[in-house]
Amino acid sequence: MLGIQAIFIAALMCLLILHFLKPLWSSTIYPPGPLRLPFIGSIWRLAYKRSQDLLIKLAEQYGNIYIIWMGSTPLVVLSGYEAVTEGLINRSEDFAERPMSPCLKVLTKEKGIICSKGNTWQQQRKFGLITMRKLGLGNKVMENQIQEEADQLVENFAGAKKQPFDPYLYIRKSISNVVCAMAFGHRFSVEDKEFLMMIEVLDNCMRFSGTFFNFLYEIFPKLMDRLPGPHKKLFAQVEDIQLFVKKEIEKHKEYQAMHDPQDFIDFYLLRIEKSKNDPKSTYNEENLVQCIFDLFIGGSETTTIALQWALLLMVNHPDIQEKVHKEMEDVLGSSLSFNYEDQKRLPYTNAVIHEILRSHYVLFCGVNRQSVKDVNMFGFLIPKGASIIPDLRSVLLDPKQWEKPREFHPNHFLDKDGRFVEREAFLPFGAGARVCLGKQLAKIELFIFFTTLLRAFTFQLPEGVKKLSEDVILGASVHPYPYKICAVPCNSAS
Ligand code: HEM
Repeated sequence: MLGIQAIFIAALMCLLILHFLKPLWSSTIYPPGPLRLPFIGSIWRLAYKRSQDLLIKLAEQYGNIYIIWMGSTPLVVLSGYEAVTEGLINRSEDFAERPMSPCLKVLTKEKGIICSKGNTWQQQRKFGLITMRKLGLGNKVMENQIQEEADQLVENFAGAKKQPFDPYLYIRKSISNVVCAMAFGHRFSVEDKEFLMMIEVLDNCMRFSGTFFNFLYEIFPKLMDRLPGPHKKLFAQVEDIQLFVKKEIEKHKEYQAMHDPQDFIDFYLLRIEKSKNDPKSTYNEENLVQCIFDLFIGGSETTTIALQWALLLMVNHPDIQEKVHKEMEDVLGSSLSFNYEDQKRLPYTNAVIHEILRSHYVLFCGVNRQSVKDVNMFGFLIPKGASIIPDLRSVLLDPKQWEKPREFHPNHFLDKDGRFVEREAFLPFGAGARVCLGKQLAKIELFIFFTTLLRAFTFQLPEGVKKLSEDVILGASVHPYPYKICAVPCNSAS
């Protein structure tokens, strides 16, 4: 009897050992990565010692392409300039999709631009690009709208009367209003309740990503659908934003016949009308609502955080701020009017803006892609359906590409004669088929806001403060901790 029991236990042990070893054997064809355990895979490694440098540290251990198993789902990380450009540019089509998690499915229903795929993505993206151009991107129309918001921001900062204040919310509202003008054709009062609700919900969306409840939802979506919690609150809030956008669409429908298309909604409604007999058309109101949501989620927090870092860095590096002031004084003189073209005449200022985006990247790593087929890369198999993380931050800090990767060093973008130089490894907006749709808009916004603010003020530390902390709050986006600065009007602009 004892013999049968012993054989049974031994067989069970063998099965368990085999189950444990199987992933290790099959791992040899895949890129290397942290130890893959039964059931949970190697996801434990992402929870352990989480820091902004986590992905870069893992690359130091496993190489520029490594794999993390979320249970049985592979997550392939591309690290550094070489691997990221190989993935995003040379294999642009192979990694052109986005992975769809249960949470994203609820939030986006695979509509719009950021999370859609196939024909829907192609049509919505193409429409988005063309419409942004029609709305004046790259000419004075949109620049004037941005300038209006930047001037409003100067007024708000001046209201602090040189006393310490936190610039975050002012910047957030101004940048959101740029997107409102593009999407709805009008800006909102900064006190408008629905406008403030929209900003709060967008912030919550970014903060929810990577939280414990987000993690639980991705693993047990059906169970979590039955339980209360922050996920339920977020889903309800996102529906409120959708209702808010739908209300704007209804208003546009009422007035559409009375004027030429003036904003994103007008152009989209016309597109729906024109393609109503096309069976392949994906132009409909559901996609319109999600496209607008995507413009806000993609274009408001990112640019806001970049400007938040910009002011913090100017205060922490007064010598660099002084050089920016001097260049503006020399080139623009006392004239208050300038435009995006003037960046060519302001190489130092332009280099500083680029260096802000490089050294203090606004995202944790970038936006995930998905492999559309089995791909062999650097001798490893990346299976169809694998999530791909192109770690853009690792490119922006790649020691093979940048002389002083961990320092704030505007000379990265200047040649020895002080002329501005483009750098191939400057990829904060991604690359390839799904490169950021708002790249050009973001560049114009950053230049006009930064130049307008620095024409108007010298930014200083509050009395008694020696330096602002450059520690970060980690999420899908990477904020500095809230801080206060003083905005002292410059003589030339006051
Ligand atoms: C500093 C500002 C910004 C940064 C750093 C940034 C960064 C990015 C990145 C890394 C991606 C993913 C690209 C890829 O997969 O290769 C992306 C996608 C996207 N961004 Fe931006 N972005 C910024 C501003 C904007 C603005 C102003 C808008 C529009 C108002 C915008 C709209 C989008 C959209 C719609 C996508 C999805 C594109 C697609 O999937 O086809 N972004 N952005």
